[in-house]
Amino acid sequence: MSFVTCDLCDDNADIVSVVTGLHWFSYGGRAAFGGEIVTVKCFEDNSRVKEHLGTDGKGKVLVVDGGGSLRNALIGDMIAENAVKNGWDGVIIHGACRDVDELAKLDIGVLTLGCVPIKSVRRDEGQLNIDITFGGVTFRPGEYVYADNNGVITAPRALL
Ligand SMILES: O=C([O-])CC(=O)C(=O)O
Repeated sequence: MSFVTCDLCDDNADIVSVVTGLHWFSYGGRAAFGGEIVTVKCFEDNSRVKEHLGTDGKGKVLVVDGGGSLRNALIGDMIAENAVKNGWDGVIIHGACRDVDELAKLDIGVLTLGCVPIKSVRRDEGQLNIDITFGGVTFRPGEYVYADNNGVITAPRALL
């Protein structure tokens, strides 16, 4: 998938929403990624993230509202490798990751607010496919998200 979010914004100004006010770091081997939105809401517990990236993700992006916590990592190289195997286009986490040198070698987008060496807890908590909001944008399951080094945008329908 080859695109630039700036062009998608210019060409679809009437329907795109633009995430603002957040500083993203791109850790995955794929800088530009996008697809249908699947959401997880959790806090310092990556049970739903691990579980869902273990299912078919072709044409999809997992968007995670981790409450902005940088205290533990919601994804690392093992979970990300599994996501690649299952065809996920990318993961956007309002929270942290770890194993960043390994993530850079994987053919998947991984955008987070930062990294931290410690893994998250797993108490089987977290919600799947509910509307989540950060950076002024509500991510709705079934809508579309596109991300690159310029930022993150959403649209109610596929733009590519
Ligand atoms: O297992 C975890 O929770 C995170 C991690 O380190 C990995 O995905 O390799």
